Amino acid sequence: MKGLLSLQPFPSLSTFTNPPRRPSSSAPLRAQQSEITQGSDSALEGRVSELKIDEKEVGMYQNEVVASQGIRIRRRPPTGPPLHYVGPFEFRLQNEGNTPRNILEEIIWHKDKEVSQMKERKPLYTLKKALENVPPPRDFIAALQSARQRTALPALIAEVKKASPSRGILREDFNPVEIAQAYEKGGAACLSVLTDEKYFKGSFENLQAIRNAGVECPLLCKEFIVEAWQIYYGRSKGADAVLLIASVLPDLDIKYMIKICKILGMATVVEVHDEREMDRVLAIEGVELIGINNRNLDTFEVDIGITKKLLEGERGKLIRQKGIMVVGESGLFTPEDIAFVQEAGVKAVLVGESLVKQSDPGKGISALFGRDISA
Ligand SMILES: O=C(O)c1ccccc1NCC(=O)[C@H](O)[C@H](O)COP(=O)(O)O
Repeated sequence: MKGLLSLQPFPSLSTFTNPPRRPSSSAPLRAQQSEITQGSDSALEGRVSELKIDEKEVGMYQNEVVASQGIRIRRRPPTGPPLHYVGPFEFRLQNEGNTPRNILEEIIWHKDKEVSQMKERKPLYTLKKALENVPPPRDFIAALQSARQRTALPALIAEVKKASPSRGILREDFNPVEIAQAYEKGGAACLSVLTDEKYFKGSFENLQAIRNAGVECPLLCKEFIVEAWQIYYGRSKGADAVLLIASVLPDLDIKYMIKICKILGMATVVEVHDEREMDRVLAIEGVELIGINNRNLDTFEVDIGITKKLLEGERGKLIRQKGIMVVGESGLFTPEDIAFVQEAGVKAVLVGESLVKQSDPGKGISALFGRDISA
């Protein structure tokens, strides 16, 4: 058989019953945590050092939780090819498993390397020092609530998005500051700024430039977060909120990162795409904003019916009981789309393509909502 590397006696019955395990990311998480708790004596440092991960939970995470959470995205390529079983034999196929299974996995593997390099150039302690001179974060959730009250429509998080893996370049004459200013003038409550360079042609410089240009809307750092270091980095560039993707991050990482954000005064949008992710996130304490992404990142198919499906029945009830604000994300183009997701229960929408492609993205907002929402 092609790629056959080794042939060994079948090890034990437990191999049948235990799902294959990806390399655990709890070690990096613990390393991150000790990195975050080490060091200087600032007030922020003191509050961060109060964070403790329950050892019991960490042990459970390593052995059971990742597999049981059904997380589809592997944080990095498996170190070796996976095991296969045929009858009593175990064998390995060369390279299988070391190719990303979808675009999100490819992005995450790239991000993992990128962040390691960035951390070397800007270690956490220098970021923490820099934070002492950064103006305090703006209240992302309050801005959404007040826009909703003002318009009786879902609050708008307008995305500054030059390109995407599914659509390629969305706008050639891309001036992030002008687009952000047009969005603010057009009635956006908050802005989302893509910072990934390789796949979205965004940057942290864009985020910082928008913040420094006097735009008042709170800013969501639209990054693929795999490490807490990125949250500090985003804050140092003026971010007021970050996105945490449930198909990438295990529960323990989400909990931990929410705590970091609370300490830094930032909001988190925890993104889900299916029922399993929604149920995981609903069980996590401290979640205030859930984003439902209508885009399937395996196939790029967009279906706004996903939002409705995830908000039906008991889930919708629990979300209302917990006072969680839901953000409908992706594939929203018309006033009918907005009405559909509003009817389903969303209180905010995150929109990129349909606005950024308009010659005047601010006027695009009125077209999207069917009326002027700026006043
Ligand atoms: O937009 C993509 O092609 C994409 C691919 C892989 C991962 C994430 C992706 N999009 C991120 C987003 O969440 C959207 O930019 C955001 O929801 C706005 O969507 P849209 O209004 O459809 O531009």
